[in-house]
Amino acid sequence: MIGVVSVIVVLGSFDGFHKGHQALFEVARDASDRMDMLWGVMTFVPHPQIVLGNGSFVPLFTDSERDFIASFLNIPDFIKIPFSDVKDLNPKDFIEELGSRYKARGIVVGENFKFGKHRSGDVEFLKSYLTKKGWFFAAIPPFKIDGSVVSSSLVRQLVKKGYMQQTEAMLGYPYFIIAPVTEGDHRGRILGFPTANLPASELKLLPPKGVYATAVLAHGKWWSGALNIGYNPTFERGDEIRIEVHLDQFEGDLYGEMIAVLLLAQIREEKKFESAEGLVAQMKDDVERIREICRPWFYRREGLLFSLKECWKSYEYRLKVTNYNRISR
Ligand SMILES: Cc1cc2nc3c(=O)[nH]c(=O)nc-3n(C[C@H](O)[C@H](O)[C@H](O)COP(=O)(O)O)c2cc1C
Ligand SMILES: Nc1ncnc2c1ncn2[C@@H]1O[C@H](COP(=O)(O)OP(=O)(O)OP(=O)(O)O)[C@@H](O)[C@H]1O
Repeated sequence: MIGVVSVIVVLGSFDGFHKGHQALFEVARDASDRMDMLWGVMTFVPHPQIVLGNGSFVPLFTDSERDFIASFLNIPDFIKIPFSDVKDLNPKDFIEELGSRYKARGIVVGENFKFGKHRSGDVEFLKSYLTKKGWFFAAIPPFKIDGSVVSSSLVRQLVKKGYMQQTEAMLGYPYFIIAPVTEGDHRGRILGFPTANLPASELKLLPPKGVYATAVLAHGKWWSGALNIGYNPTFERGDEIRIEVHLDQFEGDLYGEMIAVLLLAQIREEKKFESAEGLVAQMKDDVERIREICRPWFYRREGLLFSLKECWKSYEYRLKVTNYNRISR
């Protein structure tokens, strides 16, 4: 990062970037313009809860998905520091490290931010210590939607319940999966609904089993997509979770291609059908329903879709395929 120029740093764990985080970015962006400094987001890898938690933490976004949102949100510098380098530092040493190693001269956090050994550093400490040092400092009050404080934990709870519209409201964009298309059992084509299969990752939180209306970016275009997450009980395929999406009106080959799937709404649960014909009749209805959901959504969020597509084009995403499933440590 950043050479000799001073930087205003937005600090936190950042499992993805929700609207509360975006409020912090606005403050940092504005201050950096006024004070002729750079700004950037600084986070810890792996996510502190992976290190400190009880092993059950699954993040919303993979590393490369988070890089994509950082680029989409025009974050000029996204700095990832090994959590092990800083987790035992006391608050004062942590700040000194940011100053000497990263040229930080300003900090923006939320009012509830805690850091350093035993989480002993807080906003009170930052305010007095940074004022003495002459750094810029801002602590932002909790950003709320409908009375609830927006947080990554809350977004994780919403995703786990399959509440995709509420998730979109908190993030400012729909929850999404970016992954390379892999081979399925090639039965979809025979059923009349070919699907792009996506690998599951233990580093990616999935919503519950079921069928979802999605917007899919593939072959440089947006498509309405019918996504199924589940075990395909009709065909008794065992206990390996499957993630597969049928792109409405798409004809062609997607194997190996990286695609982005935005989850807009859950439309039903996955079911066991008595016959393949029963499933096919249901899938026809699913696709109709999904068209009805996608049409107005695409219209309403045309600007978002355009920006995401532009970002995708300029982003060297294909190069990141090898990083899929990996977390930086
Ligand atoms: C929109 C949609 C809905 C689906 N719903 C179910 C379902 O309710 N029950 C089920 O067993 N499989 C369901 N599936 C999964 C199909 O069984 C699966 O797509 C098919 O077996 C083809 O799999 P393949 O791509 O691995 O060949 C659904 C798939 C899609 C695209
Ligand atoms: N709703 C919010 N309003 C203002 N600041 C916030 C909000 N949520 C988080 N922040 C701030 O954004 C930075 C990064 O947040 P972080 O990802 O650590 O918290 P979080 O979203 O509350 O996540 P979690 O729920 O996993 O603790 C921190 O400085 C934090 O205080």
